Amino acid sequence: MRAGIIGSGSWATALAKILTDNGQQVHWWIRSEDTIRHMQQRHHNKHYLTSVYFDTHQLQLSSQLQQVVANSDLLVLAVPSAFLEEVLQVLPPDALQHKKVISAIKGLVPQSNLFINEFLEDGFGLPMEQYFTITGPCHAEEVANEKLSYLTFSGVNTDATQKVADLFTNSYLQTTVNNDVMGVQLAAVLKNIYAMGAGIAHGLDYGDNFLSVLITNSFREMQHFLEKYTAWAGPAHMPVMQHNYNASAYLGDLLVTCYSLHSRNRTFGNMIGKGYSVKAAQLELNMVAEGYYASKCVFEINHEIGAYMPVARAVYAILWEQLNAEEAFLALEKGFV
Ligand SMILES: NC(=O)C1=CN([C@@H]2O[C@H](COP(=O)(O)OP(=O)(O)OC[C@H]3O[C@@H](n4cnc5c(N)ncnc54)[C@H](O)[C@@H]3O)[C@@H](O)[C@H]2O)C=CC1
Ligand SMILES: O=C(CO)COP(=O)(O)O
Repeated sequence: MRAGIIGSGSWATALAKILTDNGQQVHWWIRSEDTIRHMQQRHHNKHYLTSVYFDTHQLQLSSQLQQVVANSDLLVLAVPSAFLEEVLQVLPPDALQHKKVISAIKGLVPQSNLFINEFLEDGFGLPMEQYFTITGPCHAEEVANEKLSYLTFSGVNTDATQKVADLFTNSYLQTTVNNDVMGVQLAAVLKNIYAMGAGIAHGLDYGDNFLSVLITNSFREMQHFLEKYTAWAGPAHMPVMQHNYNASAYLGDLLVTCYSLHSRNRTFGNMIGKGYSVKAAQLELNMVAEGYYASKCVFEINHEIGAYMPVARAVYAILWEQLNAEEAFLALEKGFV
């Protein structure tokens, strides 16, 4: 199986480490020629996870996306959702024919609010049988340090999904598989919004006691949205209608993103809570916090769904409507149980 990775941020670099540690050759699309040159000469990504060194004999690096796609049977998408459309637009509509595509993206396509699989189906005719997701509580920084981590692979066919998961399994990476492709994607989108909220709370100087209540309420809200969304979408769109909320792709990822100091979303939220503008927080972070885009996508989708989502609504209003964070959280406090 010829593997390809699209993206060169932290997560793409961590996934390249896992695959190369497992003996795979990796075709790797990296946007910047300068980053490629650095990787070839110094054997590491100069911007992300700089402590991870690669045997460059295992890497075929290219800034030509068509070449990387043509040379891969299995493609891992690891660019932030906001750039996916722009990155893939150079590909012809048949580029993904017979390819397996694994989305490691925790976001919806912000321009259209589409799930990644819907976007790939619309643009490239990718059938669900060729689509897989990687979710679960796993920060790239801990993969870099080979700290034991757990990933969930989802796909409509269990055997095919297991084969994909096996490529990533090793001594520091345990994998589980399920068929809940749509549910885990939505959970990953939502947890980024709630982690943003956790960061805002921290920035506003709330303590650990409040944070645990905020996360508990966020978890309840996540389940409520998923239940409503699943009923609204129906079995054609959500073939798995029972979601295992206590699994690590749901609760685990919510917890790690809300609590971990590695989290981009929590860090971004913390800056907002401390009074940074969105623009200033984006510049300071220099990485992508998916929850910013996710809060808008979910707000818009929820016009149809009508779920009661005070936390997600508050995060949206703080980020997109310039609502004062302190006031928004004062209002939230009263409704928490
Ligand atoms: N970092 C992590 O630990 C994890 C991240 N993810 C997901 O992986 C996806 C990628 O996130 P990260 O690797 O964290 O991002 P990152 O913030 O580390 O890297 C940003 C990436 O965006 C690229 N980029 C910046 N401007 C661009 C443009 N105009 N066009 C195309 N690409 C551009 C950069 O080159 C870089 O590859 C996200 O959906 C994230 O939620 C999922 C699990 C863990
Ligand atoms: O999804 C992640 C951990 O599982 C990464 O979250 P952040 O993007 O907030 O760092």
